[in-house]
Amino acid sequence: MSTLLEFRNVSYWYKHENKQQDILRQVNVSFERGIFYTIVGPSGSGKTTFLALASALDLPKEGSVLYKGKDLKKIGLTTFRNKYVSIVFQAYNLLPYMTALQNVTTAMEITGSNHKNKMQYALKMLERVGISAEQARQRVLTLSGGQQQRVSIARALCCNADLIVADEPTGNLDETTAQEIVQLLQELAHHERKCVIVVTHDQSIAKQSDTTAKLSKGNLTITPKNNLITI
Ligand SMILES: Nc1ncnc2c1ncn2[C@@H]1O[C@H](COP(=O)(O)OP(=O)(O)OP(=O)(O)O)[C@@H](O)[C@H]1O
Repeated sequence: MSTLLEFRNVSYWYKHENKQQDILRQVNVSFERGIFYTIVGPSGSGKTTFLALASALDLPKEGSVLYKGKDLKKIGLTTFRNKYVSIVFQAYNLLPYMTALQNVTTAMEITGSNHKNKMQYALKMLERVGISAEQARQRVLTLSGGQQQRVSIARALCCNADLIVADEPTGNLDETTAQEIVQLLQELAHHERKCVIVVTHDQSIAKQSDTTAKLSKGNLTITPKNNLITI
């Protein structure tokens, strides 16, 4: 399997006055297409920081993050964010007064999608995640939390990136809806060969992933199913 995203000797820290708080210490890890990963770890261990580095919202203090072997700095952070990664947030981050459809087509415009009929493609992807044509024309504010998260996943799908990162995507959802969203993310990895990386506090989601990475005290421990590798 070929590596899609790689952290190479990545260190990251925050400075609080004169004190340095280490978040990642020389982390080496690779992520492949077709795999559903979860990142777990205690509150404050640096999971969100890790995702920020994986999605080029921030840069490592030392080391590099590579996409298909190329440093994100060389690709350009904005280009990477627009073309190669889709981010799903706990709070959905949709434009509340727009319809579900407009949210998706607007993102397609911003990220320079080359689909000829954006509206048709957006409707297809919304349907793919369980949003009907009728719901697609409702303002997102009138949709339930689970439906809004589906819209945000459809938005990620329409942008056509191979890498999907999600920060607590089920954090605001009830158990049944959360399970449906997890299944959707799993399908994206297994059927559409996306590389899906999800930060979660939920052990039951971690158990359903193909590989779990545990972040603790600056180190990342990877657990592929039935196998433990410490790096
Ligand atoms: N911009 C910042 N400036 C200084 N310190 C920060 C900043 N962002 C995060 N931190 C600190 O870095 C540590 C890791 O934060 P991060 O949000 O990545 O952890 P997390 O594992 O996602 O936490 P949680 O599970 O509670 O969301 C925390 O101690 C936090 O206080």
